[in-house]
Amino acid sequence: MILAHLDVVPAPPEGWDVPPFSGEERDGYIYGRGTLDDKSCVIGVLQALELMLKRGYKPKRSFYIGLGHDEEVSGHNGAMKIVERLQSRGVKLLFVLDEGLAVLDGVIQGVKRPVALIGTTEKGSITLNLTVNQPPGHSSMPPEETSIGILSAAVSRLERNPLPNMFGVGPEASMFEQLAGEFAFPLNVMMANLWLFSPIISRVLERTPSSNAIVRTTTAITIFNAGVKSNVIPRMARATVNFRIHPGQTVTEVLDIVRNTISDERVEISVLNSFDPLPISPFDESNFGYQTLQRTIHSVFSAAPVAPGVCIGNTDSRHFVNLTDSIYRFSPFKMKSEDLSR
Ligand SMILES: CCCCCCCC/C=C\CCCCCCCC(=O)N[C@@H](Cc1c[nH]c2ccccc12)C(=O)O
Repeated sequence: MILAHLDVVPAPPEGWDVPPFSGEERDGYIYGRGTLDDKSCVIGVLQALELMLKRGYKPKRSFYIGLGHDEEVSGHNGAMKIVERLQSRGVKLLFVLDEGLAVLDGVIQGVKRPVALIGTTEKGSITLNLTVNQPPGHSSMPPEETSIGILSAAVSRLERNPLPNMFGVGPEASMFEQLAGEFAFPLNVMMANLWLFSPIISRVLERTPSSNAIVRTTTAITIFNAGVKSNVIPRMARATVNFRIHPGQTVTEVLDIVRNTISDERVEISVLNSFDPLPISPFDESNFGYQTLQRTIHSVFSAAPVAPGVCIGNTDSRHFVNLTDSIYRFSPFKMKSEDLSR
């Protein structure tokens, strides 16, 4: 089964070089909200179907195409309904392919050639609301601590105390081992001997946001709200924090660490949504889905080396775990490091 999604995240008008829904082509790039995430996959799938129909191609086995319409808000009415329908028909899937990692060109430090990473797992996620309620007052006679001050201190503790570096505990180590030959000396020797060098490599990886994201559960403060008037001390301050959970940890473990780090009973912690990291899909030589994908990538991207990786974002495919044990996350395009912020 091949998945993609039609919806995009909002496109507020400010900050765009071209109108966000123009699809304007400039300097070899198509500009617009959702071009990478996930219109490129939708168009890729539909164009491939058209071509196959034109050529009178007869597939050896049946396959499904699933185009969700609410992936960016967790896929409850799109992907989940597709899963329900397939389950009610007793369908089992050989493998699922969804958006995810890509052909990375110059993104992994030390690797010169473009390499294709197939996401064989996906990080978990937990989103928390942190709320502080304190007596309100007038700014002319402030108390020693306010709701805003207490919440700011808690949020700052979370930022200053990241969750532990888990490199070597999770599947990201397999990625470096498989790509060892792509690094120049001495990195090739180090990657091939992670049992010895993982403490050094893990420190290097955590220095850059994109590789830090694969070695630990990340902490992102995404919403902060308090106060309405410059001379009123507000009763309530609230922050939203999103953690992306490393495959070596669980929701429960992360929650325990967060409680200990905040360590302030005045900060009320409530869970908005959470799920554990996804199971690791097989990527051995006998796995039909992984091998088919690897062969296809080799034929399209000039034999780029292929390795399994951890998808740091979440996808609709996570809803398909009861239909197959083989879920792969790969978007068929090249990404350079400057593209990561696009
Ligand atoms: C050694 C260096 C390795 C560096 C690897 C970095 C490569 C980055 C390449 C690609 C990025 C991966 C993006 C994957 C697709 C993500 C799709 C997406 O944006 N999802 C959203 C929305 C979302 C969907 N389900 C949930 C559930 C809970 C929260 C959010 C979402 C997202 O993940 O935020």
